[in-house]
Amino acid sequence: MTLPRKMLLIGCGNMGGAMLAGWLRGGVAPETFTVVDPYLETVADGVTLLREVPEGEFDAVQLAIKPQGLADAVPGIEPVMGPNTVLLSLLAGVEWETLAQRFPRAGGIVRIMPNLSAALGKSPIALAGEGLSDAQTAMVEALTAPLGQGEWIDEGHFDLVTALAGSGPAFVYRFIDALGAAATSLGLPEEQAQRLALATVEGASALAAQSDVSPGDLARRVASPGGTTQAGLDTLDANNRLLDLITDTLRAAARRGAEMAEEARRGG
Ligand SMILES: NC(=O)C1=CN([C@@H]2O[C@H](COP(=O)(O)OP(=O)(O)OC[C@H]3O[C@@H](n4cnc5c(N)ncnc54)[C@H](O)[C@@H]3O)[C@@H](O)[C@H]2O)C=CC1
Ligand SMILES: O=C(O)[C@@H]1CCC=N1
Repeated sequence: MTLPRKMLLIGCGNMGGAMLAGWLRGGVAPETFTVVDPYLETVADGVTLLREVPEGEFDAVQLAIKPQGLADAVPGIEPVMGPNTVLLSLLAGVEWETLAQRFPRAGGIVRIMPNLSAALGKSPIALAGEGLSDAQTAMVEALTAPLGQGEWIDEGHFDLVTALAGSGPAFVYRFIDALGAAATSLGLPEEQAQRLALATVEGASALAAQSDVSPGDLARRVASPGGTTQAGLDTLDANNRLLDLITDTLRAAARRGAEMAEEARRGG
């Protein structure tokens, strides 16, 4: 698989920055990257930082600005597109068709949905695109490899996958906070409760990732019959409380993605 020789990163904030960190950590040459970001103060040695889109040819151009900024940004970015340029878009909710209308000269267009764990090479990465050549597909897959686990999905699932895998870390961080705050409210010193909550989630997810049994089976291994864990699980599971809450959470996030798609279709 072949990495791009030259890649333009439009926007390098939280998510774009995490991806750049992941690529550099994974050994991609910093000279590959030209970053365009009006506010970013510094970049790693070897990476070029510009305030405006330069002239020139790029094998790949990645959009990592806020979806609401797309309409204003298009005129500055469109001139750099050409038949040999693949556009990668991180923009939640902005559909492939909307991108194709905005960037008709792009040689290929791929929606990409990672999360912040890309900085550590541990992100799930959803990909959706059409009409890519084999070489372009190979380039996109080579780009995702240092960031985590790439997976091509049906674009019809993109909002839901965005909720699960893109927004998902925020929901997990809320859970860690809730674990700590609950223990604090029940009497543990705050700092200690937060430390233990974080260590518990870190260890549990690392074990689940390595284990050959499902998270459900692992939960059963923790729970001794009639013991402390079962008493807690019974509370989480009563009337499907946790499952209903998480279902509502993903539904709300995915619905917002669909609204953002509509806003982008209308040119917002
Ligand atoms: N934050 C996250 O965990 C994830 C974000 N995304 C997507 O990534 C995109 C970026 O989100 P964040 O990184 O969170 O936002 P952010 O606000 O942290 O970063 C956006 C960056 O774009 C820059 N920028 C704004 N207008 C620009 C322009 N015209 N040209 C070049 N740069 C410009 C800003 O200075 C900023 O550094 C969004 O479309 C979002 O849907 C996708 C997955 C996860
Ligand atoms: O909150 C958002 O809209 C973006 C997409 C996934 C994570 N952050």
